[in-house]
Amino acid sequence: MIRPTLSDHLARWSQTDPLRRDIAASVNALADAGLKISELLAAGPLAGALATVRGYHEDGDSQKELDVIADTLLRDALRTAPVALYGSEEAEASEILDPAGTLAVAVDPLDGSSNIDANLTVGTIFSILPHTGPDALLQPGARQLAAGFLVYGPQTSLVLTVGEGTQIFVRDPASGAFLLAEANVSVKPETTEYAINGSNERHWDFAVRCYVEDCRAGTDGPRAKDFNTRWVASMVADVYRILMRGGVYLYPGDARQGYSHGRLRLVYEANPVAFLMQQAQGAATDGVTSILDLQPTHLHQRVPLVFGSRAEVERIGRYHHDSSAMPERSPLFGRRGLLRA
Ligand SMILES: O=P(O)(O)OC[C@H]1O[C@](O)(COP(=O)(O)O)[C@@H](O)[C@@H]1O
Ligand SMILES: [Mg+2]
Ligand SMILES: [Mg+2]
Repeated sequence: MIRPTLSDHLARWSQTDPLRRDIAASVNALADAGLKISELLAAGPLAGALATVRGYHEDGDSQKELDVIADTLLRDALRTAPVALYGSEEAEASEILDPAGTLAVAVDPLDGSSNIDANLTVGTIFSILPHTGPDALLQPGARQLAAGFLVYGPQTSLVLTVGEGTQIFVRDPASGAFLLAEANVSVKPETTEYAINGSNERHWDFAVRCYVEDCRAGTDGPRAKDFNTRWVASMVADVYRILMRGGVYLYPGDARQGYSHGRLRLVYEANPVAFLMQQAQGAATDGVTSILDLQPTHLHQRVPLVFGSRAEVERIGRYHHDSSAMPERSPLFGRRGLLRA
C-alpha cells in the first residue's frame, strides 16, 4: 500500500488555492520543528538538563528548559512560512513574524512538559487562523483554518485537520517522512472510559462530582455499566487515545485558587483539540457551550474543557443543565456548573 507523505498530501490539497498553499507551508514548517523537538526528547538527559525548571509564568505554571527550546524552534521554523502573527504559551504577548503573512499561528510548544523527566508522551499543539490584524489570535475557534498536534510517544505522529476530517500521519523511521496512517479518524460516539485528575475531586462542582460518581458506581449505579479511568497528564496523549478508541476528557473549573476556569488554554490548547474533535465526529465543550463558539478575550485565557465521545460530552452537558439527568444528591453539594465565578 502506498501511503502519501504529509507534504504530498498538503501539496495536492493546496494546488490551486494560494491561502491553502500558505497553510500547507505552515504545517510543513511545524512538522520540521516537531522533528527537531522529537530528537531532543529522544536523547532525553543526554541532550542536557531539559527538564530543569527555568522560571515561572505569571500564573505560577513552571517553564522547563525544553519548553523554551521548543518555542524557539517553532518560532524560527514559522519565520520561513507566511505567518504574520505568532502566539505561544511561552511568551506573554504575540509577536509579528512576517508583516505580509496571511496567517496567525498559536502554539503550545510542549504540552505535558511536567512529564519530560518521566520519559512519558508529550506533544506540540497548533492552531492556524486567518491573519485579520493584531487580534487575529482572538478569533473564535470556529474560524480556524487548520489545527493539530505532534505527539512524541512510541511513535512521533502528526494529527491534522484542515477542515476536511481528521488525519493522522506517522513519522516513518526509514525515510524520516510523515506518512498518512489513519485517514478520516472517527471518535466512537459511546464510551466506558473517562479521563480526569481525580486528586482534585474535593474541589469539583456538583455536576462534575455527580458525573464521576455515576461512572465509578459502574454496574451498581445509574449508568449500569463499568467504567475505566485513564489520565496521562499530557493532554495530547489523552486526545490521541480518544481518537483511537473513544473516551471523554475533563479538566473542569474547580475551587482551587486560580483554577476557576480549569487549567487548559482556550487559544492554543482547547480550540485546536475542539476542531480535531469536530472533524472526527466527537465534541468539545466548556461543560455547556461548544468550545469553537467561545470568543477569546486574551491569548492565555483558561477554559474548562470537556471533549471526546459525543454522547458522553452531551451527557455531561445535561448534568450541568438538568438535575433530572442526575440521581438524588446530598444538598451539601448545592453549587453546580463547570464555570464558577
Ligand atoms: O497536572 P494536572 O493538573 O493534572 O494537569 C495536566 C494537564 O495540564 C497540561 O499538562 C497542560 O499543558 P502544559 O504542560 O502545556 O502546561 C495538560 O497536558 C494535562 O492534561
Ligand atoms: Mg499544554
Ligand atoms: Mg506547554
